[in-house]
Amino acid sequence: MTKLSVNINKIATLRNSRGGDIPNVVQFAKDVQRFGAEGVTIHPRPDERHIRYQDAYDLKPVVYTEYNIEGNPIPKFMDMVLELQPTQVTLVPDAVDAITSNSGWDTIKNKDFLVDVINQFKDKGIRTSIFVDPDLKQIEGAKATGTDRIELYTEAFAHQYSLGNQKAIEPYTKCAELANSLGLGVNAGHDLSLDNIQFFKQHIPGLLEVSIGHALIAESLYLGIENVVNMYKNKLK
Ligand SMILES: CC(=O)[C@@H](O)[C@H](O)COP(=O)(O)O
Ligand SMILES: NCC(=O)COP(=O)(O)O
Repeated sequence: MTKLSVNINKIATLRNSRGGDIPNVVQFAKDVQRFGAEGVTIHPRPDERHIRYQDAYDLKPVVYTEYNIEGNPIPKFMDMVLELQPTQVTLVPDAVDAITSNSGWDTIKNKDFLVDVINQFKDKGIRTSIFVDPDLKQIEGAKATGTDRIELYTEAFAHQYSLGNQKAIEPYTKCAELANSLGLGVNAGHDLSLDNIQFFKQHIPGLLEVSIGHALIAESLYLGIENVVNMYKNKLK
């Protein structure tokens, strides 16, 4: 079975656009779990333009499913994760000014750094995952860091699939097969959506978890808008 972890960054982005506390990210996390999500993902960035470090603390007592915190392991991020001890930390090599995640780790070049960081998290009992491009050498490199899992960076697949190129799944399938054979757990994320998730799942052996935010929140707006417009119309009769 593949677990669905809902990334709630976009809820914080919407909240921050107005100040105040609407929508409330803690309530949203409670609700997605009540509706069946098997995890909650956040990805605090250094500028805290969406989810804030304080949100990570506020969410800790309410996330009773898997709590996954993603980010670049800069000292401030490491201190927070080591203190909060979520279920999983996903390491992502974000540039400070990146609009969103745009590459996986070079697990070979960064091996010593990753080994050190991963050991610190594992000492606290936190499961580790490394965000990687679908490249067999990077999967082997990930294995050498001691990480528990990898997260396949799915933007390229999602883009190509939307253009009708189903062959774009092939490197992902091969990487998942290699990861399985090496004893690495396989997660995936970035631009997964209602359009592509079933095809992706069917072609990825041993897919343990997907984290989905941007499309899931956009789809929730589209699928909810008719209902809400009619609720307003009823109140205006
Ligand atoms: C690692 C990954 O793909 C997601 O965490 C994604 O980057 C979400 O972050 P944003 O909400 O900042 O786009
Ligand atoms: N790890 C991927 C994630 O959390 C969500 O990415 P996206 O669905 O917002 O692209």
